[in-house]
This record gives sequence, C-alpha cells and structure tokens, in this order.
Amino acid sequence: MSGRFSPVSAGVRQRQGGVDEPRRPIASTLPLGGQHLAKIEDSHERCQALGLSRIERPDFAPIGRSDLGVVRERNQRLYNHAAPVMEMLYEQIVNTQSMVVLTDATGTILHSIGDDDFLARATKVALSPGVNWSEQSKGTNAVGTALIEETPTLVHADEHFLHANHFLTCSAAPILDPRGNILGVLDVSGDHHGYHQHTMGLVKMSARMIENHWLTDDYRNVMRLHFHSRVEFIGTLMEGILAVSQDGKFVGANRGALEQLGLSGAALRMHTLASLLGTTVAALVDRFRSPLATPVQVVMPNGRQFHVYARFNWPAWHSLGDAPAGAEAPVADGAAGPERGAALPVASAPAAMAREPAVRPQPAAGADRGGLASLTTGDAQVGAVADKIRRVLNRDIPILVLGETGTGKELLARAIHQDSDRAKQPFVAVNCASIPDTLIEAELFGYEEGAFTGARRKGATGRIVQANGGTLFLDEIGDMPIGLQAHLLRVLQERQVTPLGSGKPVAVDVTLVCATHRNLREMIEQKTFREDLYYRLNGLAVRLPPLRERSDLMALVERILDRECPGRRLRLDPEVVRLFQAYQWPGNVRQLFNVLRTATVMAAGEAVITRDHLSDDFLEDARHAAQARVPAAAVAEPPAWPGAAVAWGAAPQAGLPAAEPPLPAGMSGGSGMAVPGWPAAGPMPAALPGAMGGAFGPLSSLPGQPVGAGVPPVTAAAAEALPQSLEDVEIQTIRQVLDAAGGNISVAAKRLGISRNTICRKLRWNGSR
Ligand SMILES: Nc1ncnc2c1ncn2[C@@H]1O[C@H](COP(=O)(O)OP(=O)(O)OP(=O)(O)O)[C@@H](O)[C@H]1O
Repeated sequence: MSGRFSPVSAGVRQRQGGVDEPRRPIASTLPLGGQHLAKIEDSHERCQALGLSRIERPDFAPIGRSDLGVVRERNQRLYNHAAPVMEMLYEQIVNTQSMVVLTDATGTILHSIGDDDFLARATKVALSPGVNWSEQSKGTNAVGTALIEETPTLVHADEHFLHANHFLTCSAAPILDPRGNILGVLDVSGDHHGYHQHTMGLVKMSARMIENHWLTDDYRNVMRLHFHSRVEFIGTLMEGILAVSQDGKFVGANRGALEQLGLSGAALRMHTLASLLGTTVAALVDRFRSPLATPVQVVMPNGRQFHVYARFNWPAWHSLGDAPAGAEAPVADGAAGPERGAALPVASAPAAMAREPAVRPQPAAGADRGGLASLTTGDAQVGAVADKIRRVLNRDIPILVLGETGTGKELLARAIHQDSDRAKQPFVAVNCASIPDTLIEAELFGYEEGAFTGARRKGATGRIVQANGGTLFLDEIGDMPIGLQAHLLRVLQERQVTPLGSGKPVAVDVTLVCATHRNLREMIEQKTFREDLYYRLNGLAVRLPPLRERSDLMALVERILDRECPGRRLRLDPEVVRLFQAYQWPGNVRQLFNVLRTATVMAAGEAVITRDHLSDDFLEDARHAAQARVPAAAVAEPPAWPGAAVAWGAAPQAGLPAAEPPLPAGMSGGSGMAVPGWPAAGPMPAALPGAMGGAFGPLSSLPGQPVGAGVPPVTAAAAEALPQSLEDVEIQTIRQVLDAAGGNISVAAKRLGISRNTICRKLRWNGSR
C-alpha cells in the first residue's frame, strides 16, 4: 500500500500515534466508500507515474481561441444537447458557490456557467473554456478521472492531486453515446465547504438526460423501445431505451436499458428482439402502428418482466408489419409470458408518446432508408460522389471521404454501409480526434486483462474487432497520432489485430471508410501523416462539397424539415429563404440542420418559419457574413422563380435585419473568449448554430420544388451598397485561404506568409466581426 492514497491523500500523510497530531485529510470526513478510495488511489498512482508535481502550478493556459472554435464546432452537437440541461442543472445549484462545466471527450472545457463570485475563484485554477482537465494535465480531478474510469466520479478537496485544486469539490459524470463512446463530461465544481451529497445524483441524472436526447436523435429512423419494469416509469429518466434495426438486432441502448437488463453493450449486441424479449419487429409494428397503442408487457427468458412501448417511423416501417391495417396482432411470437395471445395492454402510454408515430408523406423510394439515395437531393457534385461509390461497393476498396466539418461525411459512411452487402453486420465509428492519444491504441486494438492500469481492468474488445464482418469508419483519420499510424497500417495489411498485452492475433474482415477535413497530402509533406497509410486508405477518394457550393440547399431544407416535423408541411418565409441562400454556411449541413431544428421548435403551431424563429446568434452571424461578402460581380442575376412572393429589391439586404444587437464579447466562465455560434454569458437558446461568418458562396439554383416558393436571391444593387474596405477584403482573403486549408490555421498562415496569431487577431474571433 505504500504510496497509495488511502486512508489519506498523499501530501497530507501524517504519522499515526507520533509526536505530531495527525492532520485529518478533509476528504476523509465524508462517508465515501472503499470503491471511491480505490479509484482515487489508482488515480494518484497514475499521476505519480506521470511525474506530475503536486505543488508546482500546472499549465493553466487555455488553447487558442481559434483552436477552441474548432473544438467547439466539432462538439456542437454535444453542446446542443447539453446546453438546456446545463441550464436546468445550474438552476438547482444556484448560489451554492459552484459552477456547471461541460468538457469534450479529451477533458477540454467547452462551456461553463456558474455563480459569479465562484467563477472568479475558478478562473484562477482555469476552470474555464479552452482549458484541458485531463488527468495527465491536471492530476486527479473529477473530469479527468471520470474520463479514465468511464464512471461518475467525485473528487473532493485534498483528493485532488494538485494542491492548487484542494479548495474544490467536483462531481462529474461521463456522457456516453448509444454505442458506449464517451462524448464528454458533465461536471459540477464548487468550494469544498459547500459539498452536498445530492450533487452527484443531480449530475448523473443530467448526464443521463443528455444521453437520452442524443440516443433519440441518433435513432429517429429506427425502432426505439422504451421500457421499464414499472409502467409509470416509461417516459421518465429512469426508462431504458433500446434501438432496434429492421432485422431485429439491437443497435443502441441507453444506460438505463443496460442497467435494467443487466447486460453490457457487447452482450446486448449478441441478442435479437426474439432472443431477449421474445417478440419480433413485425409484431411490434403491428401493435404500435396505432397512435393509441398502450405499453405491452414482455417477459425475458430469465423471467423478468418489462413494460415496453415502441416508437418508429410509420411509413418507413409499415411494410414490416404482418397484419393488415387496423388488425391487432399479438406482440410475442414465441415467448412464454403474459403477452402471448391477447390481453396485453397494461396502462396508457405517456401523452407525448401517444402522439407518435405521426403519419407523413411517403418519402421518395429509398430516400428514408438512409442509403446513398437518401443523400442525393439534386446536387450534381453529391450525385457524382454517390455514383462513384456505387461502382466500388462490395469490392473491398477502402473509401476516403474528404470534406469540411459538417458536410455529412459520417452520414455518407453510414449510407455506404447500408447499401453494401454488409448492411446487416456492425457499423463501427471511431472518431480519432475525440479519443485522447493515450487511449486510442487500446480503443482501436483492444487490450487484455491487466494490460495496463486504468480504464476497464477486465480487458476490452477493440473497435476493429467489433467491426468484424461489417464496416469500420475511422472519422478524423488526419488526427490519428503519427506513432499509431504504423500500427494501423500493419493491421490493415495483415488483416489481423493483436490486442495490447496479448500475443494472440485475431483475424478481422472489415470494410474501411475513413474521413477527414484535413489536407492529408499536406500532412504527408509536413511528415505528420504517413504516406504508406494514405495510399492504403485511399482506394477511392471522394469529396463532399461544402454547403455553399451545393445547388440543392432548398431540397435539403425540405428533406430536413420533413424528417424533423413529419406531416407538418412547414414552409420558409421568403425573407428566410433569401437569408439562407445568401449565407455561406461555414458549419455546413450540420449548421443548417441545427438552425432548422431551433426554428421548428420556435415556430411550434405555425405553418411558416420566419426570421423571428431564427436565433439571434445565427442572424448576427449572417449579418456579419453579408458585410464581408464578395464584390457585386459575384452576385448573379436572379433566376425566375415560379410564383415569386417578394419583388426584387423590396426586402432589406439579403433578408437580413438592419441592425441586430451585437453579442456580448465575453464568454461565460470569465475566460474573455468568445467563439461565434457559442454563447456569451446569459441564458441560452435550446440549440445554437455554429461557427463564424464568411463571404457569400455561389448563389444556388433550385432544382425541384422550393420550400419557400419563388424567392429571388440577393440583388447586385444590394451587394454594391455594402462597404468594401481594404480591411474587409483582407479578412475575406484570410477566410478564403482558411477555408481552402480546411480550417487549418497553421497551413493558412504558411500560405499567406503571416503568423497564426495574426490570422486570429485579424479575424477577431471574439464576435466583433
Ligand atoms: N444530406 C443530409 N441530409 C440531412 N442532414 C444531413 C445531411 N448531411 C449532414 N446532415 C446533418 O449534418 C450533421 C453532420 O453530419 P456528419 O456528422 O455526417 O458530418 P461530418 O462531415 O462527418 O462532420 P465532422 O467532420 O464534424 O465529423 C448530421 O448530424 C446531420 O444531422
């Protein structure tokens, strides 16, 4: 036990029964169990092994604003789900000298809200956006240790490895996606004198809430089973949610599901609906196609009973049902239990559930099945990408997808899998950028029991083996640490994986799809990406165009609205159409998706989305973009839209507000940094679009039916009226070069012959432009 934490934190260790009166560590005054102490001990050992100093002030400097912008953009979806929950959580702890913190999967703080006086103290130890709180960087702390242990973690007072952090008490819970990947960490940190045992419970519930939102969002096109052993718990935070594919396999689950079923994610994947719950997709479709259906009781082979309510997209799934419309079919087709035969309803479904599934217009053939057809909405470049891919499908040719962030690279990878012969096998996505360098090797290749301290001690199957027989999607492959690239190459060439700490290779058969927003050729020149790996990954390289280059903006809008609000037939106000067409969409389809999602919520009960339904943040960004746009020559004369609703020149510039109130420059958390698309201090909207503004891209034409019928784009006269100062031109140039460099500031700086700092300064990332 020497050098271990228990029973007192190292650094405050004292002599028992000696001359000195033992100084009781603050943390030991709390009734924390043995498991807790073991976790802290393990963490302290890791910190000692890393050679961290308890007393020296660590590096509290945040990453640069532009890098923070990139990190935040990458985690925009996490933020969108987490922000409202953070607000709610904060309401529970307000005036308790605490703050709520959200980090990404590497422990970098994305966002924080808290009591002003505590924020000032927290800023001293840099609990503010852009600062990394991984264990390697800040020693034992709730965020960093939760990331390693992958479990909710409390670190109280002198349990923190660094003396500088002893004034804190922190409760953190990792946020997992439905496949068990860590998305980030939610944390409440406060003065240790204000410790309250309920805080951890609140944090855990809040993390669960974020996970459930995420799961529902991820699996809106598959069947979701909401279940609990007590029917009144369906629709609450305690419910289990299982995502089921059309062939009855489990493709995702929330924590509540795994806990109730007593299964790990891997064990769940071995089951089917029939083997676990004794029912079939067809029976559930028949049962729950009626909006008035009530939960049904099912029995597991081990005798446990659950109440289940199924939600699915009716038009896409109706063909899977067995019974003719209107017929009431039995839910189970083979299991013993009360559901067999009839008399199944137990209680009424929660009201929100009873409203679903809504009937909506039948989508175009194949469009809603998620395959390549679902991605082609009229743009020639996207169409060409899909055609190329179809030619190499099932030919064991690795596909490299290039494109800016948010252009739909992962969606394309999923579509490739869906259209391939491997569609019924696993699709495993690994985001190389979101896993800490130190963990990526274990994550990819797996490890044997006892291979190293930390993480799951029992060993774990690597993601490559999990993808066996199916498709492995390596997202952000350009972020793969160079040291690991040779290992990956070897695995791909030899088609076998040897888990860490094991001598036994495992044969694997995977189809590989990789994606990156980086310029891999430049990385090869800079010796940060291996050329041999590049050629191994690049059987076919395709580039997804940024949204500003696409000609199908309105068709995409229509597709998204249709998906988000089935049957609602929402239209865009002409002013909004103009604004959308004039905007450059730096966050691409992801940003469009987020803007529309916010707007549909804001426009609840209305048929037309107007400017008032768009967030101030987006309008502000659009206004900046309009001010920085390209010269009038680039603005085309309008095409003749059928049934034009707005006369040329009748609307304000590009449909933009004359003067939106500027965003406050300071970030919450007192960091003084602001990244457009992320909030400054103050209440948050439910969802925010991302990223910075920019010059207009080419104006799009409108194939097919427009959502907002007949609206012309910006007039040349309106464009000429805008100021074009030297500074504007300079900033446009920087933005264009930065775009061309895939957002990589170092590469852009090299091309422009200026420093990275100059780029950041000129772009004034703090939202003043
Ligand atoms: N064709 C599309 N139709 C509807 N929504 C889309 C489309 N393409 C992308 N999206 C939306 O944009 C979001 C981002 O897509 P995706 O994650 O595939 O992009 P990405 O290029 O992989 O992003 P990153 O580079 O940040 O990983 C998706 O969640 C989806 O909501």
